[in-house]
Amino acid sequence: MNAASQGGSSAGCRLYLITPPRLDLVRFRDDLAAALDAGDVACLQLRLKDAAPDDVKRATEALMPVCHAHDVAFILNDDAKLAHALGCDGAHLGQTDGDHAGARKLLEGKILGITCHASRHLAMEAGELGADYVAFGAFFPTDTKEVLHHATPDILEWWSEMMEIPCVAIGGITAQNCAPLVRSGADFLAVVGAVWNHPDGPAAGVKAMNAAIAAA
Ligand SMILES: Cc1ncc(COP(=O)(O)OP(=O)(O)O)c(N)n1
Ligand SMILES: Cc1ncsc1CCOP(=O)(O)O
Ligand SMILES: [Mg+2]
Repeated sequence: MNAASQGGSSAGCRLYLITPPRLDLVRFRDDLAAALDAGDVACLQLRLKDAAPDDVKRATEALMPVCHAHDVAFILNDDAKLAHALGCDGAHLGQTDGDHAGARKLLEGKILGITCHASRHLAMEAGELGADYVAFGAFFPTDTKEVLHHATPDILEWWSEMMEIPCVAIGGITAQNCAPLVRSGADFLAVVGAVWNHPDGPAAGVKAMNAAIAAA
């Protein structure tokens, strides 16, 4: 998950996939394998909103091996303790997803990402706490989630000029609109719809995102 050490596309920016909020595990496992076969993906975040821990466990057991077979990190959304218990590569926590400092200790040596919305202050706090990346957004309108915070590319420029810690851009990002985010210094572009809802399927979605990042 370190942009500099993992190579990849132009300016080191890479694709960060997030699962749809609800999924049919059997079908999604095949979609995931096709997406990861299609191009460069840094990580997959399992984001099953409102799923029971047992369902998250089943999904992790089905999907994490697919990710690891493709050298893709597997990150769990919302729950650092469950991420630790399931042996995930890390967790992504929002501002109301529990104790960030406790999560940092629990996930020693693993990836911890923190949502910072459009706040420089939250990003500085996350950096001081030892986050492995900070996430800014939403940059564009999205159908995937109701968003309360809206970010603009200048926060990516500010962060990447000042800090070594990678930053992730999220929210309505597509192959058509991502270029300014890449040029502003995003280390990762996190997407749901652009890949899983691509009209030609997830493999085409990954290829389109990789090409757009490389051309930015
Ligand atoms: C990479 C990345 N960035 C931001 C988010 C949003 O996290 P959060 O604010 O906790 O909202 P939910 O995802 O829990 O709805 C994310 N998941 N991933
Ligand atoms: C989880 C999340 N947090 C802010 S926007 C968003 C959804 C991103 O999905 P999409 O790439 O489909 O807009
Ligand atoms: Mg959350």
